[in-house]
Amino acid sequence: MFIVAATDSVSIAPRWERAAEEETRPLGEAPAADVGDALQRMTVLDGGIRLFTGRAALMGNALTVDVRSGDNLAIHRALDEARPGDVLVVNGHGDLTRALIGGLIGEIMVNAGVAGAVVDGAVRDVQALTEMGLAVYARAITPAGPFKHGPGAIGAPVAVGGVVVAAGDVLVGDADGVVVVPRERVREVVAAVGGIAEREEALRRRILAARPEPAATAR
Ligand SMILES: O=C([O-])CC(=O)C(=O)O
Ligand SMILES: [Mg+2]
Repeated sequence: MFIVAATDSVSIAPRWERAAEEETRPLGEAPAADVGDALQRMTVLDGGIRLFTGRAALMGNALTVDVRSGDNLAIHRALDEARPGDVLVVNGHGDLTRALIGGLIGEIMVNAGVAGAVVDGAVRDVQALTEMGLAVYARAITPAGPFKHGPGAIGAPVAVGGVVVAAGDVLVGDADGVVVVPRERVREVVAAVGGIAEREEALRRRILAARPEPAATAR
């Protein structure tokens, strides 16, 4: 940790599995909407979780953190557990009064190879987070800073945007929002997304083929 604080009140799961990068790569190339459709349109975060940085593309394994509302001690501690390719997933209990992540946490994320964050709460320093190339999704922005007292839990299942996320699940985000792929369903979803994109493309071609020539609609 880069801050000095006692962390006895923060529990840490002993271990969890992460999906291998070779296995998840196709999910990073697919639209989040198609990934959600491959999951029967379930496990998609609600639209209150919005993108606040210039970079939208997000894909990686969840590093889950449950915090006390308005307190980010457990996030600081969680980043000691981060592996490259992780995505920080924080249940901030929908609290919009305190920013749980900002530019300094962002710099630690960059050091750890964490590509982005999904926060069911607020964030700040969004310009700096954008300049770092991080994809950060949250419910709100506020300049109000967080407290750092705990308690918290790292690596336990969390609720974010109305969806339960387990540590090691795969998150896929783009300009539309964020979808959760349960780790045990990664293979099935990877197999399904290509077909969804092809069916959409075939339908789009039929729609475009039926479009009247501009001259036919002009008066
Ligand atoms: O004060 C905090 O912990 C949140 C923040 O703004 C930062 O990480 O820069
Ligand atoms: Mg800050």
